[in-house]
Amino acid sequence: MSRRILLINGPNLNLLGKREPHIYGSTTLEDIETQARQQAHELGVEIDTFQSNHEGAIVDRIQETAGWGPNVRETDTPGKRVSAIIINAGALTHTSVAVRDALAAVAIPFVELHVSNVHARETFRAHSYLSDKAVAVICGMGAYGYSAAIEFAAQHLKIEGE
Ligand SMILES: O=C1C[C@@](O)(C(=O)O)C[C@@H](O)[C@@H]1O
Repeated sequence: MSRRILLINGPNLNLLGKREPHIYGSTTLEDIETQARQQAHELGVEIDTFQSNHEGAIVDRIQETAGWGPNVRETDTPGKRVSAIIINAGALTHTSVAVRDALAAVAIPFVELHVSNVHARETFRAHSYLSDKAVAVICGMGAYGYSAAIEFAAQHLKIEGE
């Protein structure tokens, strides 16, 4: 089974490049995902990307990684199963027990990612429902954080004997 990473971006991250560029930079999500696919290929891992502005859709997508949830087809083969998740949950980071519970349910190692340094912003952004369950937390690196997360996930997968 090939090693597969799922990159999830949450609400408003579809606006990267346009949204508050002084905070989030000018790189678009399309560019980030394109770079992620190129980097994954070079690292010899598979990558799926998903972005939604909707909490339930993100929960459904996380459940799918374990072959569960409303969108899983019986024909899905184990070869498509995910070995690591990278998630920038956006504002859901600070609010969503549902996303936390979905990640705990599938028990797949995950990296929490933020483009901005959430600890240098409004106090509410310093709280995460995900961080204590994450293998690693990356924040403040801008779009490069995605590259760092993919490199780490790929190396972690190797450590796991993937
Ligand atoms: O939407 C986002 C983006 C973010 O996750 C980041 O990538 O810096 C930080 C969150 O606080 C914010 O709600």
